Formats: sequence, C-alpha cells, structure tokens
Amino acid sequence: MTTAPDAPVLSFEDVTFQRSGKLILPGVTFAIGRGEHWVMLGANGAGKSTILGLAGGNAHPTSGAVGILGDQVGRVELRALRERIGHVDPRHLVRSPLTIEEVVLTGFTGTAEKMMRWAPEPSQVDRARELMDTLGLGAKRESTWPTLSQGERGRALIARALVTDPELLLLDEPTTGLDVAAREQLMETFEVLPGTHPGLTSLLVTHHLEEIPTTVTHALLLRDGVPSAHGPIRDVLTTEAVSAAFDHPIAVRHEDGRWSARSIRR
Ligand SMILES: Nc1ncnc2c1ncn2[C@@H]1O[C@H](COP(=O)(O)OP(=O)(O)OP(=O)(O)O)[C@@H](O)[C@H]1O
Repeated sequence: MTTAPDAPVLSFEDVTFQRSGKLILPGVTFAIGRGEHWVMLGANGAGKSTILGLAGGNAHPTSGAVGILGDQVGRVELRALRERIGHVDPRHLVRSPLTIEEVVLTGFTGTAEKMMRWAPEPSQVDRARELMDTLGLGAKRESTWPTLSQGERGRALIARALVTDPELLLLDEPTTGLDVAAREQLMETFEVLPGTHPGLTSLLVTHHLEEIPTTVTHALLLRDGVPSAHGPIRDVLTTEAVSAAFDHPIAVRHEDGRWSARSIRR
C-alpha cells in the first residue's frame, strides 16, 4: 500500500511504552509528513532510540497508536512494514568479511549476513552499484568490511538502507565515532538525498546540533520521554527550548544553514 500524499508517513498518538516496570515514554504525540526530514534531540536516556524502534516497527507501544506509512502497528504484519523502511544503525554487526557490495545487497534480504541460497537479480546489483556511486563508494566496491574506515561503513549502511527504495529512512546517530572530515562527508551524503530521493522522509537521531544536515526541515526535542517541542526546525531549535529540553543553559546558533550549541557561562 502507498500512503496517500497528505497522510502522515509516521504518526504517534498518545504513545506510551513501558519495559521492566519502567514507563520510558509517558505519552508521545507527533506526526511526520511525506518528504519532511526530521531530527530528534534529547539528553541521554530521554527515549530517542525507543521512539526510533517503534517508528521502525521493531516494537509495539504499550498504549496509544503508532502509524507507519498508512498502517497502524498492531493491525499489520510488522515484517511487511519493515521492508518499506530503511534503518541505519551504527551498531549493525557484520561478522563475515563481506565486500561493500555484498553488505549493500543484504538490504534486499533484511539480514546482516549473506542469506543462504539467495542471489541478487541483475537489476538489484545495478541498483546497489548506482547507490554506491552516489555515495562515493564506487571505487571501493570490492573492499571488505573489516578493512573499511568508520566513515566508509557509515556510507555503506546508508546505501544498504536505501537499496530497496524505502519511503521512510531512520538514522540512529550515524555520525558517532567519525572524525570531522568523515562526519562532513557523511553529512554531504544526507544533503544529496532530497534531490536523489524526492519522496523520501527521514528521522535522524543525533546528540549534537553540529551534526544536523542543512536539509533537515523539522525538529523534535525530547525530555524524559515527552516531546517538549516539535515542528519546523527554526521554531524549535531556540536557545530557550534547547536549554529546557537538556535542563542546562545552552546558547543555540544558526549560521550558513548549520547549527551549533555551547554552554552559557555565567
Ligand atoms: N528494556 C528496558 N528495560 C528497562 N529500561 C529500559 C529498557 N530499554 C531502555 N530502557 C531505559 O529507557 C530510557 C530510554 O532509553 P533510550 O535508549 O530510548 O534513550 P536514548 O534517548 O536513546 O538514550 P541515549 O542518548 O543515551 O542513546 C533509559 O533510561 C533506558 O535506561
């Protein structure tokens, strides 16, 4: 099923989530429209990964409704839904020495390793190669996973997530552990996506305002499992709202499309 053009790609309606007796999300409501690119920010333990897990169809809410691509979680087979979502998780584990191309192709099987008795169609190989070229990995196609830098792995995982042409892309701290040049290269990669994938919608989790690509349109600030602000990024990322979300005085700046934050010293 394809979502109606004006229906939200992702919606949370009064979503709660409880684990081991702990109420991690006491009530989350927000909606993401088609073609929007969101960033989610919040202190350690605020619940960002929990929200991303629900958004990726990896868990059911304790109560409330999670709508993904026009379907409500609980009323649809999650496996089918997950095929329409690209998930970039830096904790993705590749144990065997696969080449970049093989890793990208695992996006078709939704597995971390090469699936036994599965071989890609020529059109799937073409698609994988096209994406590797777009993401600057064309020359490294045959390089094996253990020999890659963190930045190359990050770009390969984005290619893997995009190979099935997902409608929703979820990115969990993709710039973690990158040096400044690799981080900037990865951000440039994100910034080409609205041009190369016009219908794509994305939700990025990051800890640093400096790591927000210039193409991000909306922001959600999470505090103790509750969105304290959400909406167009310029309305949300203010000194007051960010300081409140992190319970710390933080001055926010926006220059040349990039964001930065520093502590306000008294
Ligand atoms: N299975 C679980 N059982 C109990 N508590 C959990 C479980 N999973 C997560 N939590 C707790 O829920 C809270 C939110 O976790 P989550 O990983 O979503 O936060 P986060 O905002 O992504 O944090 P970080 O920025 O540190 O990655 C944390 O306090 C965490 O310890």
